[in-house]
Amino acid sequence: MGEPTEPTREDPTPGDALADRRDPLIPVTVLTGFLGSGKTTLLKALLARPELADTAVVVNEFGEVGLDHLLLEGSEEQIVELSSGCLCCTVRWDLVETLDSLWSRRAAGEIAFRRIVVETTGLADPAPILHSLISDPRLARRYRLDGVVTVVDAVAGAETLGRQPEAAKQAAVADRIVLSKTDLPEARPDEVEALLRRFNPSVPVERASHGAVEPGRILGLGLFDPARKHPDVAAWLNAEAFAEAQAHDQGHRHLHDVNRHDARIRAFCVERERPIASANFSLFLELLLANRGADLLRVKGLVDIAENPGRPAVLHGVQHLFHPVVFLDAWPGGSARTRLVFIVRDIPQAWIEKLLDALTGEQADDGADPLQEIAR
Ligand SMILES: Nc1nc2c(ncn2[C@@H]2O[C@H](COP(=O)(O)OP(=O)(O)OP(=O)(O)O)[C@@H](O)[C@H]2O)c(=O)[nH]1
Repeated sequence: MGEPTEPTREDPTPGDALADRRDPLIPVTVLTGFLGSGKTTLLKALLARPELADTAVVVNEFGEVGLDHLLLEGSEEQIVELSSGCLCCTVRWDLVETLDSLWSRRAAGEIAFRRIVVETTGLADPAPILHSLISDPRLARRYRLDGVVTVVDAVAGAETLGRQPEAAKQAAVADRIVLSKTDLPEARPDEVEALLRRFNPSVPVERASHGAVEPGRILGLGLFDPARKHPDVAAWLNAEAFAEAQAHDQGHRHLHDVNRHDARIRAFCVERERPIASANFSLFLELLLANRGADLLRVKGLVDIAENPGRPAVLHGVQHLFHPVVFLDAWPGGSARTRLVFIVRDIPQAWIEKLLDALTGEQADDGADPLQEIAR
């Protein structure tokens, strides 16, 4: 009897459609959204799809009874629950431990998964969770953040975004938004989507009822995967979407109640024609983070670094933390100029523009000394 032959590749599974076999890191999707927005409904619908057969789920419940766990059908093994507190604060360490232990069990052959979805509590601030995924050395070696999916309720969304800072922040940092409950007669999807566009203009929005969404539209985004050359770069830099959002915002400013949380969040695009010296750009980022790090909800874009002509640097940050910079081989669309998208809370665009000008030696139009003004 001959020796059994080693398979040269794993047998294909339905999940292959979303997986990248060259990718040694496990993608992690952070699923967030305000209380009752429909996260569990979406997750349940997703887990019923064959494409998600090889998904492990980490559910965080705030409160004593982990109800979501009971609602989610699926292999007990694949669903891990953290119920001792809110993921964004006390359980952050548990998240690191849980993901680490999932990895060990996978390496030991006890469980098999090729993707993780972390469902946060409705009150979670997703930024610290993203920080753990990006900066914890153990996690960074094994996992990569695939993207942030935020569920927004098409019925209550407009009010919630205005009243709840957590909800506005969850939507501001989203890479994909799922607008839930669009089947209900009270749903106002156009209104909620228009509101979302004001502070996250280029985010793709999927409308759903009872969690029915094509998994490929919200998972397998590869946003933070240097090997995949950031496929979403063109979408982030959709300058028209930003210009439209700003025009709309300026036109309606007088109507805004400054206490509304969604009105305090702004998105804008900063562009520069001339290459920027690496040291100057680093200093710009350092000053920005030191002064306004907490209000810098999301920064992403391409930078023309003088020392690397022809190779744009991809910049991607959430609050205080930036991903290691990756250089692309060429400028998408052939246009070599710095374009940075900012999603911020209460930071005027002019302040950021002046800071950048001051550090790159550009003159402000009004002849004022920008460093003096920033110091004021
Ligand atoms: N009609 C309708 N109801 C929905 C839809 N999505 C969610 N719901 C209902 O909304 C309620 C809240 O949904 P969940 O999925 O539990 O929301 P959640 O975001 O997980 O809630 P928390 O875990 O409490 O934050 C439930 O009663 C769902 O059945 C939808 O698309 N259409």
